[in-house]
Amino acid sequence: MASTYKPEQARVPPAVQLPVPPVTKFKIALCQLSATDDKERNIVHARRAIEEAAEKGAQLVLLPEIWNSPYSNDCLPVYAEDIDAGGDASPSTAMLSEAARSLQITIVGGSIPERSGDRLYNTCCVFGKDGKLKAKHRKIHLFDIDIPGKITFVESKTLTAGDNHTIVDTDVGRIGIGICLDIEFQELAMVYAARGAHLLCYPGAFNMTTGPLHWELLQRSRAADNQLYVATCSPARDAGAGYIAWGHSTLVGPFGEVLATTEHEETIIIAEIDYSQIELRRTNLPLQNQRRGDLYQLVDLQRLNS
Ligand SMILES: NC(=O)CCC(=O)C(=O)O
Repeated sequence: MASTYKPEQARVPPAVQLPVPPVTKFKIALCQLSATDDKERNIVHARRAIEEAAEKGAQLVLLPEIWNSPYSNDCLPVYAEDIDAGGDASPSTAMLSEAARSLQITIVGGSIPERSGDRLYNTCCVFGKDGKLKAKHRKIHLFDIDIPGKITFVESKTLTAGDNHTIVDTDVGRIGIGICLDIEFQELAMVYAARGAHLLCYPGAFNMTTGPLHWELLQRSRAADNQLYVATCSPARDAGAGYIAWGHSTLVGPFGEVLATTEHEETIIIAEIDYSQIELRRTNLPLQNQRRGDLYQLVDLQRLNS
């Protein structure tokens, strides 16, 4: 016998109705950039890549996790910037703001180490085409891993975890933000989907151990589970670095299909997003209506407590 449960009985009802995005089709750029120990060079380099992406028609540009610094516990405090103070205190975000305004694009600015008081965060800033900071996401799940003989990294040695999830309305739709390890937690992606996200953006530097196994799998899972777009952007691989990034920045569509990807070298991926595909897939396979909230429930505590 069919269940008598109705989706509207869910404690946090899913956003069955997607918000109408300002654009249906547009180009996204994933700038898979190298990060050196020269911060000034990294900023100039990222600025050039953003400009090239805009010249190729991208309306949304995504940068990698920790693009202005090497990804190491020694470097994070040295390269950290006071984003809230802005101006000279944060040359990396000043560049992103200027680039977004002058090129008239939306930028999901990867992440940089942020200093706030005596704390450090791994932080992603989103700029609108007016150059204004629209959202700031501090990585919620810090990357602590110990696989003997393979990889040991303890991000929590230097960084503090953020306490908020971040969803932002932009000129290119509603975007949920996560940083790298945040992609491992399906609840976060589900909360974003329930809040009507069209696209999830994850700047992320996976590694040579988990990268081959998990990177694409997680992106496709988050996209297929939630029937929305997922975009990731990694730093390019530097085989001589202390932390070797997997690369393979990727765009996945709402049916879990890889729409564009790359290997590990520096590159700019330009790909088209078509939000009408979300409605199509949700009509083809109406998971939203098939959920069994009488058996399990998603609780968005941030929304409940706000
Ligand atoms: N920078 C990160 O959070 C890396 C996460 C990662 O590699 C993973 O396996 O998860």
